Amino acid sequence: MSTAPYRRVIVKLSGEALAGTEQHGIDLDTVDRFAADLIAAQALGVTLGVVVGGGNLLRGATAASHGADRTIADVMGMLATVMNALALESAIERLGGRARTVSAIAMPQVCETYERRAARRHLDDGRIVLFAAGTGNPFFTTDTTAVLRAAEMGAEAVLKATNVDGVYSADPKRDPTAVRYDRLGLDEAIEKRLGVMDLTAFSLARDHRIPIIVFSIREPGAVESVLRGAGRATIVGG
Ligand SMILES: Nc1ncnc2c1ncn2[C@@H]1O[C@H](COP(=O)(O)OP(=O)(O)OP(=O)(O)O)[C@@H](O)[C@H]1O
Ligand SMILES: O=c1ccn([C@@H]2O[C@H](COP(=O)(O)O)[C@@H](O)[C@H]2O)c(=O)[nH]1
Repeated sequence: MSTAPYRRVIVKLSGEALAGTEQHGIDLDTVDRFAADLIAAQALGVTLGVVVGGGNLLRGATAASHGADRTIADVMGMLATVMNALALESAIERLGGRARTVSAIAMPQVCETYERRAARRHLDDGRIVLFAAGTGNPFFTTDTTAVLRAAEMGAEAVLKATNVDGVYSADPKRDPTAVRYDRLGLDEAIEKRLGVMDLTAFSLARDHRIPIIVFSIREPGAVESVLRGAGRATIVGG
């Protein structure tokens, strides 16, 4: 039985946060901390899928702005998310949890290929499913992937675990006067073009009535706290 308000959620875990105190790369101590947080969250009785971003390694749009072909750059970005997912899978299993990486780009020597029914079975069997390689298509983001997988897996919410403690009236890293919301509607987030997530992700969430909960992953135990309704977060929709 779940002691949290949700039975099944998709966590969108910031790739950028996996770098820890560094600007780039994978900080393995940080990966361990996130793995422990996910295991503790699952212990509340919640079924967890995780979509890992790739911002710590490569973003397609950034590489394209340096002259790379956008499609190839996006494939590189998706491959970056596979490395992050595998690091997390390995840490979860080492800490005693059960996890399975499924990739939207087939690489059978590395991990399972994403297939909706098989992924749902892994969730039903109590594994933390790590959805890697985004949607498998260029020009999308892992935020959109998180909402897409939430709809496919029958999840009740997307938990965006990122490096800001909620949604603001403007990007708080650029505008010190930005005001933080506790709650807002998906329509409002779309109309105001709040940049914490891309419009495709917000629109898909609105179409499928999936709330998005935005919070900072920097504090240990953040995912568990938010699931218990105790953490500082912005609820978008729902
Ligand atoms: N209105 C806003 N409210 C909150 N954050 C915003 C807003 N507009 C822009 N942002 C920015 O959105 C960022 C978080 O989203 P983003 O998807 O870029 O990062 P991430 O979760 O680390 O992703 P990745 O997995 O790609 O590394 C924050 O760093 C913040 O600066
Ligand atoms: O469906 C998708 C998801 C992601 N990408 C590419 O991967 C990088 C990393 O993802 P973030 O969401 O930025 O963390 C992204 O910048 C894209 O280049 C993709 O092509 N398709």
